[in-house]
Amino acid sequence: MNINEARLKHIEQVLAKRMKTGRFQHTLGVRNAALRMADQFGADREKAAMAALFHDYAKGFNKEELLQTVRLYHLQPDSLMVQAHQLLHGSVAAAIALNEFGIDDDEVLKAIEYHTTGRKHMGTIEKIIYLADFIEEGRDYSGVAFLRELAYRELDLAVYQALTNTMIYVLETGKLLHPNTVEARNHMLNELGERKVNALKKMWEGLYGKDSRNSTGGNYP
Ligand SMILES: Nc1ncnc2c1ncn2[C@@H]1O[C@H](COP(=O)(O)OP(=O)(O)O)[C@@H](O)[C@H]1O
Repeated sequence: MNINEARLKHIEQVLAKRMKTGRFQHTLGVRNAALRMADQFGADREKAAMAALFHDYAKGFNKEELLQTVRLYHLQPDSLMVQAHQLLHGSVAAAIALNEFGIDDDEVLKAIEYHTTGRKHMGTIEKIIYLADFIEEGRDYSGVAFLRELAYRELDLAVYQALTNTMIYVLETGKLLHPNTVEARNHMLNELGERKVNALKKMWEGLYGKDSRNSTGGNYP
């Protein structure tokens, strides 16, 4: 499918009517951040915008609605996702984008599907959406300014830091941690090398201390 401006505008208008106001505002924030990163890192603007628009489409679904869509589109979530059912909202949104809106671009669908957990070997659009969700202008938590600045300069380092923050947050809240995030973080660490990552860690701790990494900033309704 060719993603163009008109198609994006149409989808934006449809989603604006279907999503709660606060969540749609967040969606537009993610779209804006994703576009800026796409420009910065030479990624496809239309793909970034389309993935951003759909990423939280199913965030407001309850467990039954999520599982219904899983059954309808024959998705095969792992058992942890079924147990921690909020983790299904990315896969469900991707299935709806494909089956109900005809979005068949694999990079876009993967970015929607994996925006909460991340995964090993993320592509550029996936990284951009994962990060844009963290640093869009509506987010407000300790450390967001640094992560925001990093995101527009050093995509991989920022993704690594966001994955690490998520792991700390999930562990500290006593929830189940999805292994995709662990694999993604370890993969990024190997790609970047410990020297770069340690320099980042020192910089981060110098600015925010050791205890300030524990928020994903879920501050919209
Ligand atoms: N890797 C993970 N493993 C388990 N749970 C997670 C993971 N990442 C996020 N979560 C949980 O899923 C919820 C939804 O994640 P996400 O969509 O990123 O939240 P938001 O965008 O609202 O901050 C988070 O509040 C968190 O409790």
